[in-house]
Amino acid sequence: MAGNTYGNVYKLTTFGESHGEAIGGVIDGCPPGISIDFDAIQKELIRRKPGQSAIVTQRKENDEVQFLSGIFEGKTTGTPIGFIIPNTNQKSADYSHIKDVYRPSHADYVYEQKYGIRDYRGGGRSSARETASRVVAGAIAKQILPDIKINAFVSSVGDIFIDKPYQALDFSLTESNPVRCPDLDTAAKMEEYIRQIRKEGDTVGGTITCVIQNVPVGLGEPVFDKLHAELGKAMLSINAVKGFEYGSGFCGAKMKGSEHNDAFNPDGTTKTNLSGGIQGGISNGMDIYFRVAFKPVATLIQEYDALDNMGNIVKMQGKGRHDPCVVPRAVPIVESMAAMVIADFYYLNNIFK
Ligand SMILES: Cc1cc2nc3c(=O)[nH]c(=O)nc-3n(C[C@H](O)[C@H](O)[C@H](O)COP(=O)(O)O)c2cc1C
Ligand SMILES: C=C(O[C@@H]1CC(C(=O)O)=C[C@@H](OP(=O)(O)O)[C@H]1O)C(=O)O
Repeated sequence: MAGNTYGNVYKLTTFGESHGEAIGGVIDGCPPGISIDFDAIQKELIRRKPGQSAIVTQRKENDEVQFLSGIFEGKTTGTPIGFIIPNTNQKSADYSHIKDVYRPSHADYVYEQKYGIRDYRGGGRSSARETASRVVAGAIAKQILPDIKINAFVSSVGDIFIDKPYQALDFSLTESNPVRCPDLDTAAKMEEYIRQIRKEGDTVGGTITCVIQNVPVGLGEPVFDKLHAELGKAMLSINAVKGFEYGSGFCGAKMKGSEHNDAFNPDGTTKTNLSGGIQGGISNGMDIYFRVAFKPVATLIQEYDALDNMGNIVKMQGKGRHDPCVVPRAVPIVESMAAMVIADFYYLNNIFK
């Protein structure tokens, strides 16, 4: 199985399955001499961990990261940073009914077809549990780029959405509610809706908006490694992501150039920012903002039709501990992937400028 490493200079390799001993990773390319704030890393893991509120999966994991290498007396040494996060609360019996059956829209069928073998417990390697390792690497990337501000938040759940530009929001409110929506009236509606959906044994999708501020002009390597192309790849590598748009996104396709162009100020900043902070694949110094669309979780706590390994369509009763909506827990994952992309380009820029 290839494809377990992300990045060019600041690189993360992850390993592990949801119901194995542990998940973890190796970060290569982290510069030496960075003082590591371990509490800040743990805080990010707590934002992502399962069991954190009534509107997420009830699997209870502490997600305490153990560093094995690459950090000495609190500082990075420039050598690979190895870490593990033990799995402690697996309930593999919840998955025995899908040993020979594939859930629709999860990864069971394609893993079995591609590899001819699959750790079906908890979805194995396809589980979003893997994203905890990304959060460790993202939290360290945030620490090596202290001036760059990355704020993600839940912007919609089902049909409920924030009807305000991000500039009108107070990001300090994102963590004040279990949905991670900084618009508090909308957050309350979203939370109520997720609770209702969960009671029905159903699931719902949503979007996350991310804003990256204080990015210098010049990050991005045209033509194939444009900044927005790499952000898109990073976001689309997150479980359950179905869409990515930055700046004006799909709305821009409905506009005229006279409406869409970002007029310059004499200092090179722009009066509007429909470009989303990137032009020609290179950051232009304005805010970078993008939206990520997450599908509704595949595993329903209802009866559903599934496919067995003999080619029969069979009735299954969904069970176990699942997220009714992934976006509240995906906020730190989006921020982490954004931080890794920016850190990677930051170092590439120093090499190739
Ligand atoms: C934070 C997060 C939590 C998730 N929780 C669940 C879950 O509890 N149950 C589930 O079936 N899928 C869950 N997913 C989605 C699956 O991991 C994903 O649908 C699966 O790997 C198949 O990949 P795909 O949807 O990208 O095609 C979650 C995704 C994220 C980002
Ligand atoms: C364990 C996590 O989330 C899991 C993601 C997930 C999936 O199919 O992606 C399915 C569930 O796994 P389990 O049945 O083992 O509880 C979630 O709880 C985590 O994010 O740490």
